[in-house]
Amino acid sequence: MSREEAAALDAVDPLRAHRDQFELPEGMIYLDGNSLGPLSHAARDAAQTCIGDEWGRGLIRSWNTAGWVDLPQRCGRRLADLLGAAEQDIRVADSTSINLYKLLVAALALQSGRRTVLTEAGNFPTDLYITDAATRAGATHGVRRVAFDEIEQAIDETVAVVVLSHVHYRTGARHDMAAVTRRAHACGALVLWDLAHSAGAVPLNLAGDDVDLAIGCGYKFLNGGPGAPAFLYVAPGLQPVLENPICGWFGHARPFEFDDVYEPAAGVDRWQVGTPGVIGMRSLEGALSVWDSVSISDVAEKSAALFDGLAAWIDGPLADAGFELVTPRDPVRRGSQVSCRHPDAWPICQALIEAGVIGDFRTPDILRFGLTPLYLRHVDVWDAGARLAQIMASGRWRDARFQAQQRVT
Ligand SMILES: Cc1ncc(COP(=O)(O)O)c(C=O)c1O
Ligand SMILES: Nc1c(O)cccc1C(=O)C[C@H](N)C(=O)O
Repeated sequence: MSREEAAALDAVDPLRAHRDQFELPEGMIYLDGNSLGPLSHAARDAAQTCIGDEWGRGLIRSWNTAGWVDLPQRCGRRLADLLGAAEQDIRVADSTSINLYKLLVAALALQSGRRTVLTEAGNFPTDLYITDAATRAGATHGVRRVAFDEIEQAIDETVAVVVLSHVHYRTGARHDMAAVTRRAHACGALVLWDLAHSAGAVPLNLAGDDVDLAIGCGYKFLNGGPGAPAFLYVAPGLQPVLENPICGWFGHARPFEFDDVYEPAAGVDRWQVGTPGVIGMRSLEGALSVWDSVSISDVAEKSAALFDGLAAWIDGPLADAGFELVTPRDPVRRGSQVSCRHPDAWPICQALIEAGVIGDFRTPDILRFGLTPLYLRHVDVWDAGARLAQIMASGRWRDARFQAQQRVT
C-alpha cells in the first residue's frame, strides 16, 4: 500500500470524525493507547467541571446534586453496549487488580468442592500474583498454569475457576470466549475474564457468551485517564450467591444508615468497597461518552485494516530486519495490537520514540504497537512503518543513547 492509498482509506473511514475529539500532541504517532489512552475533550471537560464546580462550589452537596453517588452505575451504563451486557450487571469500582481479587475469592468460596484454579502461563503479572494470593487466602485450592493453546483441554471436573486474559497483553492473541466458557460450564467450572485489552478494542458479548465474571481497565482503550477506575461484570444468576470478601460500607445495602452490621447490597452494588475516586470516575465518564456514537463493528473493521497496514511493512520492506510477527493474523484470534519479536526490541523502541512514534517494549524482546481506531489514521500507521523502516535501514537504533535500559513503562 502507498501513502496515497492509506490517505484514501482515511477519506472514507466512518470513524474519521472521532479523532477531533482527542487532544493528541502535534506530530506524534501514538501507538500506546492499549496501555494509556489519550485525553479526550469530554474527559477534560468532565474532570474540570468536577474539580471547579462540583468539588469547588458544590462541596459535600455534590454527592447528591452532581450525582456522585450514582457514578459507578452511570459509568456501568455507558459500558453496556461495549461489553454486550445489561447495565445492571456492570459496575465501575476500584482497580482491575482489586476487582480480580474480590471476584476470584468469592468464586472460590462458591466452588469450594473443587481444587484447581486454571490460568495461562505468562498471563499478565497481576493476574498471576492475585490468582496465587486468592488461592492462598482460601487454602483449599491450588493454581495450575498452562500454555495458551492448552487451556480448553486442561479444563476438567477438578477446576473451580478459569482465570484468563481474553486478549494477551504481550502477544495480542485472543481466546475464544464463547468456546472456553462453554467448555468450563460443561465441566462445572466458572470463568473469570480479564478484559483489560478487550474493552473498546474488540466486540464483546458477555451476556450472549454466558460469561460468569469479568473485569477490565478504564485507562487503556476506554481512555479514562491514568489510573482510571476499573469495571466488573457479574452474571445475573451469580449476583445473589457471591459474597464480596472486602465488605466495605459502599457495598452495604444502605450505606448511609451507618449500621453496625454488614448487609450486602442487592445485585452488583455489593462489589463496591469504599468511597469512589470521584475525579477519576468523572474523567472516565467523560471519556466513555465518546463511545456513545461509535459502532464497535466499525472499530473492529478498522483495526483489522490498520493491522494489515503495519503487517505489510513487517512482511515487505522490513522482511530482512529480523522482526517476527507474534500477533495472530486472523482478526478474530487477536486483539487490537501488533506485537513483533526482535532481539533488539528495546533500542529499536527507543529510537522509534525519538522519531515520534510511541509504541512500547515488553520483556524480553517484544515491540508492541496498540491500534486504536478512534483516533489513529491509516496514514499514521503508514508513517510509523516508514519511520521504523528508516531506523532499521540507517542502523540508528544502534546509537549508544538507545541502549540504556530504563524500563519504566
Ligand atoms: C491483562 C491486564 N490486567 C490488569 C492490568 C492492570 O491492572 P491494574 O489497573 O489493577 O494495575 C493490566 C495492565 O496494567 C493488564 O494488561
Ligand atoms: N497500568 C500501567 C501503569 O500503571 C504504568 C505503565 C503501564 C501500565 C499498563 O497498563 C501496562 C499494560 N497493562 C500492559 O499491557 O503492558
